[in-house]
This record gives sequence, C-alpha cells and structure tokens, in this order.
Amino acid sequence: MAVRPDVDSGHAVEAYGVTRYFGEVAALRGLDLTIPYGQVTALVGPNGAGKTTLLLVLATLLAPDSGQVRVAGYDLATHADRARGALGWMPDTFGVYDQLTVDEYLAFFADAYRVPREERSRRIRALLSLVRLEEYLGRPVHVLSRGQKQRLGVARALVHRPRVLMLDEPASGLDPRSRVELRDLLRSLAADGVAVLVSSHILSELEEIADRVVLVDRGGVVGVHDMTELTAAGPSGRTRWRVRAQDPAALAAALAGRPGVGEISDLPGGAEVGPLTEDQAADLLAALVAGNVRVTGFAPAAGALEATYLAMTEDG
Ligand SMILES: Nc1ncnc2c1ncn2[C@@H]1O[C@H](COP(=O)(O)OP(=O)(O)OP(=O)(O)O)[C@@H](O)[C@H]1O
Repeated sequence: MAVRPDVDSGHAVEAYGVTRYFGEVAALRGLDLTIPYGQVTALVGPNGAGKTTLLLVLATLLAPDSGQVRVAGYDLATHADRARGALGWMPDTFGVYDQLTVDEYLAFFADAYRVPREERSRRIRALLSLVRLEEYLGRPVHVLSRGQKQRLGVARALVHRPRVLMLDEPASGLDPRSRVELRDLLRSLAADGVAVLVSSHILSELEEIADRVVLVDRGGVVGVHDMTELTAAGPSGRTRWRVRAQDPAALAAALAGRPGVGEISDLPGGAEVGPLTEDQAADLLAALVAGNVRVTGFAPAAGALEATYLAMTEDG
C-alpha cells in the first residue's frame, strides 16, 4: 500500500519515498513504510540492507536526502523536536557516562526530556525495577556488566514514556534470562499501545516477540508480513524437519527404509530430513509411529521467520 505523504494516517511511523546516499552508496532507495501502534514490528534484512540507516532517519539522527517521514504524527522535516519527545531510541552501541551513578545517568536523560522534577525520582525507580537494576541505585555505571548496561539503555530509552520505541539489535550482549525479560518487556509495552520497532539478526528471538516483520533489502522494503501468516515451510512450502526418538538407531533404520524423506543427516539423538511439505512431514511422522519408532520430537528445522528470510535472500 502506498503511503500518502500529505495525510497523517494515525500510524506510529510513516515513511514515504525515503532516500539516503553515503557518497555513491544508496543506503535507502525510495523506501516506503508504515508502523502501527500497539505492535512489535521486526526489521529484518541482510548486512548492509539499510536497517540502521532507516532507524537513524526515523530517530531524527540522520536527515534523508529526499522523502517524507512522520513519527508519532510529526513531520520530521518541520517538527523533529516534537517527534523526539515522542520516540525512544536505543542504538546498537551506546556510550554510558561511567562516572555517573545509575540513577544520575537516568536523571540526566530525564532532564534532557524535561520530565517534571517532582516525578523524576519515582520514574527512575520504576524504570530500574522494570529492567531489574534496582539494587544498583546509587552505584556507578562502570560497575555494570555489558548486559546490565544494555538494560540501562532500555531504561534510558523509556525515560520520557515514548509512544514509539526503536531498538537496534537490543538483545546483543544479553544473557538468556535477560533476553526473555526484554522480550516480555517489549510485549507488555506493545500491549500498552506503544509502537515497538526492533531490528535484530537473531531471527528465532524476533519470531517470539514480533507481531509483524518488515523485510528490508537493498535500501527498500521488500515484504511486510504478519507473523501469523508465516509458516515454517516458508514461501517454497517445503523445509527440513528434525526428528528425535528414544532409540536413534531404530529411527535411522526406519528413515533409511523409507523413500521420499529427502536428504537424511544425523543429529544427536535423531536426524534431520527433507525438504518436505507439511503433508509429507505428517505422513512421515504417522509412518514412523505406525512402525513402532517412539518419536520424542518432530519439528521444522528452522523457524518461520528464518525460512522467509532465507527465501528472500536467495531470490536476490
Ligand atoms: N556513515 C556511512 N558512511 C558510508 N556508508 C555508509 C554509512 N552508513 C551506512 N553506509 C552504507 O549504507 C549501506 C546500508 O548500511 P546500514 O548500516 O544501514 O545497513 P544494515 O542493514 O544496518 O546492516 P547490518 O545488518 O550489517 O547492520 C551499506 O552499504 C553501508 O556500507
């Protein structure tokens, strides 16, 4: 759907014909995009596709050469300051002021965003609790681990209660528990109506948090999908499947004796087969069970997002 540059359609982000060159390199080539409120949108694409450039433009940190962008209804060409007040931004690498304490650090940004003084310390405590850093109140930023600094970055991006939150590779540097917590946090912000836009290369993780995926390639949007509409079989309709069984030798024998299972490779405790359609996979599972192979696992080898992403990058 083409975006109308002259009409505020109530989207969190509207971009129309956005172009940005770095010398001869076209990082964005007439990109069109809309992002709704109340959802987590994943920005996915190969290295150099233009994701970071796009996020920098949306965050008002880089001016496009041409095109129109509206964030939270504000045209960035004329009302960038208002847009900044409505958007939260977490870059992939960000500096922290090591000599400040954790709460001074957040207070600095709260002041920059003109959070009322009387509300400041309450909000900082709430944010520190949200990102599980409350015990670091009063401690210097330099004692935080990398993952903790990343979480402080999330708190910083939320200090002015933005309606649009953009995060570039937020999960890098986070341990598994922190990733789950970040996922829950982003989901709950979306449930509160915030538009969350997140770029990452960790597709399995995006798959668990995103409502929508925007595929970016060569400076343009090449696909927009609801996560519910993606299947593990991807656009080709076929994928590889992982099979596990209580007795891997019995499984191997049953697979070897059955035509049409595709290429078989060994896995610890089982095998990977295919590519197969969902129907073929269901037939195989039924045949294994009928042949008394005690199957303990049977699942697509790659997630739906990964399958879609790989199909996109193969086409090029
Ligand atoms: N400051 C810059 N100077 C020159 N070229 C740049 C600059 N920033 C980006 N580019 C180029 O613009 C293109 C898009 O880069 P961008 O960083 O936006 O891609 P990306 O999708 O974020 O990639 P990655 O997944 O590797 O982070 C690339 O060809 C890159 O080399």
